[in-house]
Amino acid sequence: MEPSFLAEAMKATREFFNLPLEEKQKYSNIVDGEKLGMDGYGNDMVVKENQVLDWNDRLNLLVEPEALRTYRLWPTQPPSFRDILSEYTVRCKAAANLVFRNMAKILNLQEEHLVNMIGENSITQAIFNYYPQCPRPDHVLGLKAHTDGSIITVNFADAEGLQLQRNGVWYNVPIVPNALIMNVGDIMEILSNGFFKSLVHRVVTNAEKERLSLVLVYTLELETELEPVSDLVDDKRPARYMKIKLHDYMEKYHDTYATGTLAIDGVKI
Ligand SMILES: O=C(O)CCC(=O)C(=O)O
Ligand SMILES: [Fe+2]
Repeated sequence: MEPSFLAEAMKATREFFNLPLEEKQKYSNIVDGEKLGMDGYGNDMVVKENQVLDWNDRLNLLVEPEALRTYRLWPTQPPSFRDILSEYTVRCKAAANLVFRNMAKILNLQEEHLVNMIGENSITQAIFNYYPQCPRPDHVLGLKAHTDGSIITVNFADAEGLQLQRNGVWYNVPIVPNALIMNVGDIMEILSNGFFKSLVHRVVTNAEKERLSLVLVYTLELETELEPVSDLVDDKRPARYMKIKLHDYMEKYHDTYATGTLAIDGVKI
C-alpha cells in the first residue's frame, strides 16, 4: 500500500481519538443504555466477574459486506474518515487475497479455494485501537493475551507494543515502516486442520507514548459450518477440530476472550 495513503489512514485514526469524548460518544457501542453492540466506540463491557480488563479505547466497525455497514456509527469527524476507511477496506482486501491464494497453495488446495470460500458475503470487521500512555506498564496490559477469531488479521500500527507468544516466550513484533502485519487467526487454524496455528498475542503499555493500531479482521459468513477443509482430512490426518457454526463459535470466543482463555482449545478433538 502506498506510504502516503497509510499515513492518511493513521492520521484520520489519530484525529478521531483526539476528538472530545462527547463527540466520540455519538458513535457509542452501548445500545439502549446497557447492551454492547458489535459496532461502535467504547470499551469492552464487563460481562464476567473474573474478566481481565484492557488499557485501551476502541472503535469497531463492520466494513464488509458493504450492505451490512451501520453508517450511523461511522464517524463524520474528521471529514475524510469514512472515505479513507472505505478505501482502506478495498486496498487491504487486495493484500489479503494475495495471502489467501498463497496459503491455499501451501495447503495443496486450488489457488482460489480460500478466496472462493470467503466470497462476497463474509464479514470483515475494522478495529481501531487507541492505547493511552500508562503510568504503570509493568502492571497493566494494553490488550490481554488472545488469539483472533479470524481467518487472518491485518494490522497497521504506529509504534511497537504488539508481542507474540511462541513456546511460552513473548517476543516484540518490530515496526517496519509502511508494512502491514498479518497474523493467522482461529478460523484459519480450523480450516487448515491445524497446519496454520492461530497466533497468541498481546499488547503491552508504554509510560512515555500513546499507540494506535488499525486492524482488519477477516472472517466468514456467520451461518458457515466451520470445520477443516475436507481435502485436508483423511485417515492419516483425521479432523482435529469439531464442526461448529461460526455464529456459535463467535459466542464462545467472546466469552473466553473476556476471561483471557482461548476458544480454540474448546473445539479441539
Ligand atoms: O493493537 C494491536 O497491534 C493489536 C490489536 C489486536 O490484537 C486486536 O485488535 O485483536
Ligand atoms: Fe488480536
